[in-house]
Amino acid sequence: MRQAGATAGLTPKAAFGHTLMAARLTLAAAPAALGVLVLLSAAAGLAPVAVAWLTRLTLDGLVGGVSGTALVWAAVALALAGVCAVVVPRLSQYTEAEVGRRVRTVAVDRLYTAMNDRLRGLATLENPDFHNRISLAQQAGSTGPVHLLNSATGIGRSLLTLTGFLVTLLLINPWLVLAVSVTAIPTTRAEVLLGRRRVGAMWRTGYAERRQYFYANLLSAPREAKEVRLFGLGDFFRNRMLSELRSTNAVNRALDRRELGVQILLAILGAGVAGGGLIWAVLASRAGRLTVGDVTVLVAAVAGVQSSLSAIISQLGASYQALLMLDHYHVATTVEPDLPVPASPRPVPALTGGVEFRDVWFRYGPDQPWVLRGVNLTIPAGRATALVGLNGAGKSTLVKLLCRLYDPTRGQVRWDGVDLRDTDPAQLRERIGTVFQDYVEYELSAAENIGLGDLARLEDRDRIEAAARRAGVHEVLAALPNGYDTMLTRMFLAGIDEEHPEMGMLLSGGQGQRLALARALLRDDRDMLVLDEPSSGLDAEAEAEVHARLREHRGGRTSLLISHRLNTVRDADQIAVLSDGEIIECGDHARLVAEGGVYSRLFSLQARGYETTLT
Ligand SMILES: Nc1ncnc2c1ncn2[C@@H]1O[C@H](COP(=O)(O)OP(=O)(O)OP(=O)(O)O)[C@@H](O)[C@H]1O
Repeated sequence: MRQAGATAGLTPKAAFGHTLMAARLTLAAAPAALGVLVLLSAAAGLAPVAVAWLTRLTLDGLVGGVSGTALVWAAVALALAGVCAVVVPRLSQYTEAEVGRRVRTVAVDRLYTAMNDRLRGLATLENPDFHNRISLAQQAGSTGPVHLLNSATGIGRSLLTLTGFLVTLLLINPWLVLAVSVTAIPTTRAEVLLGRRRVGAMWRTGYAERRQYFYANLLSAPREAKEVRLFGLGDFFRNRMLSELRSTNAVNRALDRRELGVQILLAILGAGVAGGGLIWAVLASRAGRLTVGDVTVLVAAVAGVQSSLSAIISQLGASYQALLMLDHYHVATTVEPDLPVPASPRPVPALTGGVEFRDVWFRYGPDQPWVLRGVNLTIPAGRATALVGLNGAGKSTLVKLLCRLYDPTRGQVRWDGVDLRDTDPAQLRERIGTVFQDYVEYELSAAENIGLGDLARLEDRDRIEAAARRAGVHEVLAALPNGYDTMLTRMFLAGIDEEHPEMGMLLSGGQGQRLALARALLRDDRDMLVLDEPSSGLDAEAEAEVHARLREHRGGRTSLLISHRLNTVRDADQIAVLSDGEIIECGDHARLVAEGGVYSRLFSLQARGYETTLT
């Protein structure tokens, strides 16, 4: 993935590409509102010039004795231009906000669609740079096109004002045009540099901000609250949070100070030019070379040229900054797919032979240790395979490779002879039902928590209940205040729900685990069931019951069960022992016990534990 580089600036080609991307986004999201905005900007840009000229006309008319009717018309026109100058910016503001809302929706949708479509595995999501990128991309997608649009309309508006006043100044004193224009050069350069620094600072502070939110979350999240309170971690995490906040503040403060210094210098330069122009106008008026109206329009013109120039420059700076931010959006939406899928993937057939790990080596990154070191294992179709081993042996990693959440670093995982690298992971996962050790408890209703296992059955209450029964959690769910429709969270209750606190309930750890098991069992018609520690949190009775049901269910199906409780795997057709990333033993219970190896030792250790307890 492309690294930081946010402070390095943009090539003209990239800047053009990002502008085009933002324009396409905006056009797709709000074409009509965009048209209205352009018209309003034109009106807003011309209004100040019209006001200045009409003021001159009125003042010179008053002094020069023009007819009453002409004066009244000039005054009426002046009043109308004044109304326009006040109303149009409000209308523009509303239209800009509306365009912003629409663009934001489309941009966020595209960002997450790209993530869903391109990131089918886990590797990129585990990359900290990517998370920094995503948080900037979210900001950029939500605000970048709108900032660019605002800048573009602002620049258009200011250009109209500028042209009008420049022509006015040219007519009165061309030297003033030159003086004002020269001050624009350092201002433009300063804005570009500041824009680059601002985005660079956002990248640098991104890590600290994410850590700050992490600590803040530890201090307020109910799940973590137990440990935080019992271990007295509140002050510790608060201090860490503040330290991250202070480091972000320090970066932003340094930036603000630099910005302040530059802006003060530039403001003094501008004020000097405006002051010089005013002195010249007063002297010229006294010498009879300028009328009162001329002086008024000149003062307005100098101020107008300066303010529109500075608006254009700061809008250019803002556009540059928005383009730098959009670079993050661009990188995130075009992120390299983490799992290459061939243009025409091989179909994943119904499993008839088995899944074979052929000399599989795997590590989580080139700088990480090997987790699997030449695993050779066949999970035969229609049989129950169990995988056992000590903590950290690589069991869950092996399951992740089986589900193609990563590709092996070396070797192959073959599904009925088809290398998983040649398949579409979505198709493969359609054939598998899995429950992971670190399952998710969704803050949704109980029925949805199970139904998510197979979206096509989200509304199929009979199937959902059947899965819950098999996982031994039906009675618990049926007895909830609102049955299967009870929300398994109290976090998102609002309004009417708050008056019915029983609407949101929390399950116990073991009940939650059975719920996750039910989610996997909803896919019971799949070719393979993979259960990674499905019963670690269950009480002994529940565990025995769940395993009895699973055995019944597994009969004749392909399954892979990981468990540390060896009594739950002893009846598997095949038990594989993983140690230090290698399969060191494989066979059924009787054979492994007879061999007297690692399995046999672990099994007797556990069995002895039970015997001692009983005696
Ligand atoms: N996402 C990851 N990134 C880097 N290393 C990882 C990641 N997941 C696991 N590991 C490392 O891989 C090794 C194997 O972990 P794995 O979870 O596969 O073991 P396990 O046999 O399932 O262990 P347990 O019995 O404790 O569940 C461990 O050393 C772990 O630190």
